[in-house]
Amino acid sequence: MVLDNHSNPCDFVLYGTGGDLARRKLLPSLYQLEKANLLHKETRIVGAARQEMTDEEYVQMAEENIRKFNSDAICEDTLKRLLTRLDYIKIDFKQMDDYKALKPYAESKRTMVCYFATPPSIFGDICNGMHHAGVIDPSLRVVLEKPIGHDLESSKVINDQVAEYFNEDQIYRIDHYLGKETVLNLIALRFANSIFTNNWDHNCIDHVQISVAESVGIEGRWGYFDEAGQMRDMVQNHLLQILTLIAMEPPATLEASSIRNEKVKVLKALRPINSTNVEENTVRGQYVNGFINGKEVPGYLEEPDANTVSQTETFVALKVEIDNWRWAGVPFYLRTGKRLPSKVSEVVIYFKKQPHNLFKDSFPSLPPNKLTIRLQPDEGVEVTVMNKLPGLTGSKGMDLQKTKLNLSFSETFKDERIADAYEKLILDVMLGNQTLFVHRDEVEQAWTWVDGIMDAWRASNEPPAPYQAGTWGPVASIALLAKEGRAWYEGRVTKK
Ligand SMILES: NC(=O)C1=CN([C@@H]2O[C@H](COP(=O)(O)OP(=O)(O)OC[C@H]3O[C@@H](n4cnc5c(N)ncnc54)[C@H](OP(=O)(O)O)[C@@H]3O)[C@@H](O)[C@H]2O)C=CC1
Ligand SMILES: O=C1O[C@H](COP(=O)(O)O)[C@@H](O)[C@H](O)[C@H]1O
Repeated sequence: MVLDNHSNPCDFVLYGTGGDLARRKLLPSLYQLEKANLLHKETRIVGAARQEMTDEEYVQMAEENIRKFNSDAICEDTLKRLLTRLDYIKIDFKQMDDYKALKPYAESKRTMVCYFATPPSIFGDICNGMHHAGVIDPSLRVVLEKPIGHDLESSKVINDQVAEYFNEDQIYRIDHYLGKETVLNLIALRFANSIFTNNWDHNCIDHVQISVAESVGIEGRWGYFDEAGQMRDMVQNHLLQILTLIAMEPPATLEASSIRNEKVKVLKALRPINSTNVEENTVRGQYVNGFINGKEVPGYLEEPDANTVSQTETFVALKVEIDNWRWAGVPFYLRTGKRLPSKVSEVVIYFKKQPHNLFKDSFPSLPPNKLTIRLQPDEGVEVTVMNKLPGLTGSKGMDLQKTKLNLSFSETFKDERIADAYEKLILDVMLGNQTLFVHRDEVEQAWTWVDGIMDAWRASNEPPAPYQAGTWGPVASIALLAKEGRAWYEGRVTKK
């Protein structure tokens, strides 16, 4: 069955089609949308890059990457259908006259969707080029990749350049974590379950931990990463977005503006971290050589293209406070890093301890309930609860055991494929649904907060603490919680 109505016919212009993101994620996602019959039959996909290439050569390049980066078996019919939609146009994004290649698409009746899979520093050039070619109209949508800029000032410059030609309702700022099923599920979990909705504040929650760990290193992106660092690459966007979904007030509706308004209020309530408190609330690290899954890996400064003096952080741990009524006194601990033992992203909500322990004979210290949301991999939700150990004897017949209520997505939703985040987000752009995209206010508020930390780090002149690849980061990150009588949950070690 072909569900033509699921998206409008569009010309999906993929700027930077030869880049890492386009090859690894975007082209394979378009293939999955085709497979699910979610692309309109008239939709075209137009790769744009500065290399001379024929349509046929482009189709070949796209096919190779779709085969390479799809983990499931390729459906040849689907692939053939998708490849017939592809065109290639040569544009050097800095050459204004090159953009006239877009004219035939602008003259079609299809909606033009322009995905900027390029460094943000050239977003402005692309907008100028499209204007120069006269292809901009109010129906055109632009998709901007993160991070937008490297601080508040530069992000304002980029946002202004784009705003010169496009209204906010034409601009789709991607944070691909918002397209992940499990991140979206945070909204369902919180607001569709009274057991959580009614216990989601400082009265019931002791603290929150958000960990986004990666076992990969820099993967050939040293030049980009060394300019960015883990704070700009991951915290400014992905981790703060997760935090806002956990901390926001209930939105009035699921409309984009309702959710975005609530998220921005959380960002505004983040307690500033600056030179006065940076030392007690932040830890940054840089990996040295070590072992991942038993295989020796180089340190950050030994990666290809690296220099030997960089002080860029590859690990960040933070204690974050939200100064509002709901979260007063509830710390949110964030950690993220490259070359940690495995790829695993989790949110763990620690509830408060029972005020009185009825079971102290068998359990002198009752552990608190814990809600673990496994964002990836092995997606699922888990609640630790205390249970009576079955048996006739034991301390007053009441021996307890910590047990888990475990919902595994792969077991519960056996027939459902978990879509890649980019599939969901590309489809939403085609549908004109902005709910899962980031508003300019959010980006700028996040930068305001992050800039405070980056400035304080710069002023302190302290180098990042070394940590061995394959460990959970510098020792200081353990101390960040230990000094408050808490500990990081034990991160799962997966095969990735
Ligand atoms: N890769 C990833 O996993 C992720 C990337 N992103 C973001 O996506 C964007 C793209 O990243 P990524 O794909 O990794 O970067 P790459 O450097 O791999 O790709 C960027 C592409 O832009 C092209 N480009 C740059 N300047 C010009 C120009 N003047 N004219 C024509 N083409 C040009 C490059 O072409 P050429 O090859 O000719 O230089 C290249 O194909 C960035 O904003 C990044 O932050 C976000 C999340 C994840
Ligand atoms: O945006 C980015 O995200 C990836 C991690 O994304 P995931 O979906 O694989 O968890 C990260 O590796 C990259 O450095 C960063 O730019």
